[in-house]
Amino acid sequence: MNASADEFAIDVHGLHKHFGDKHVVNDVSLQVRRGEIFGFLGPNGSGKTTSIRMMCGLLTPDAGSGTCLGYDIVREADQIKRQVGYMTQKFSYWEDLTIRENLDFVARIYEMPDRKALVDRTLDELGLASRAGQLTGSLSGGWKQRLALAACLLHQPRLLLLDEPTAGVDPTARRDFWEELHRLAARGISVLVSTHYMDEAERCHKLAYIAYGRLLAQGTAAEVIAGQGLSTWTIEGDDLTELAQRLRGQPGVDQTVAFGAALHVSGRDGARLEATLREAAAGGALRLTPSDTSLEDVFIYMMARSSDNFGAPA
Ligand SMILES: Nc1ncnc2c1ncn2[C@@H]1O[C@H](COP(=O)(O)OP(=O)(O)OP(=O)(O)O)[C@@H](O)[C@H]1O
Repeated sequence: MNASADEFAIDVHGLHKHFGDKHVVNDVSLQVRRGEIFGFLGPNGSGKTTSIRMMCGLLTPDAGSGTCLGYDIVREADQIKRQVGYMTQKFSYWEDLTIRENLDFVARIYEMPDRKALVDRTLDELGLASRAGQLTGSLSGGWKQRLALAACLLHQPRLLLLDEPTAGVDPTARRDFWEELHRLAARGISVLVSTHYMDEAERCHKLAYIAYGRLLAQGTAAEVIAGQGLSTWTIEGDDLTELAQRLRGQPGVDQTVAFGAALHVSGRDGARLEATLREAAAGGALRLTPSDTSLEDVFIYMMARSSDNFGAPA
């Protein structure tokens, strides 16, 4: 253990990982404070799972160093594993066992002491007690996720690594799941969670965005948005698809994104962008409104500007 463990649950620097000639994690450094919910975002295949596995000692980085819960991610992987709850994308459970039996099974495999008390307490804490006798196969997606979370909390970890825990779960169950995460964080448990959902990104204390293995931004949602320096306008009116095509490549226009019945147009040079939009709207029936740049605008912008280094020689 070292001193930074008091402050940081995860503190890693310059992580690299290659698979064959693919450089799938490229110089990733990140810090997650204790009790913080840290969101990990990025397109499919951008290196989130690989980074998570290196941080918890399941995979050895080719280069880089750091600590997880104060333990060295290369030399002290066993200690880390004992204190981390890792929920993989494919959580497996026995469909023909009840919730209680599934948890008991996990506790048995890991030879946890005081099994019955542990399972009872976990059932209570996660609001699963009333369903403890229900067969897992008959549960909705939301309850299955809650069981998965319970299984990785059984051994009372200090850090949760959750890899897309709510993929395919309905909005109400996702909201409940996130309230649970905030309750855990309030108790001092740190959470690193990967997600593709914007509403979930906004519920994190901090975020990192990764594309093609490179970390492109890190901070609070407000910092990540401000970091790209975009101005954004919302345009409403007819023929927005045609307008979007016409605007592309015009001075000041870096991006057009359709949001329902409106078009978001963003650019780094706010004055030029405004001039171009005013000219395009002149004499027509378009409504132009200056808007706050959203996280989604910023993620689309970063993704479009990142280049595919996968497949390049290592
Ligand atoms: N064991 C492996 N061997 C070879 N390539 C791998 C291995 N694991 C991952 N990859 C490749 O590394 C890249 C990053 O994968 P990773 O699973 O880390 O991405 P991700 O951001 O978690 O994606 P997703 O959002 O789809 O879960 C992908 O191109 C993937 O195919």
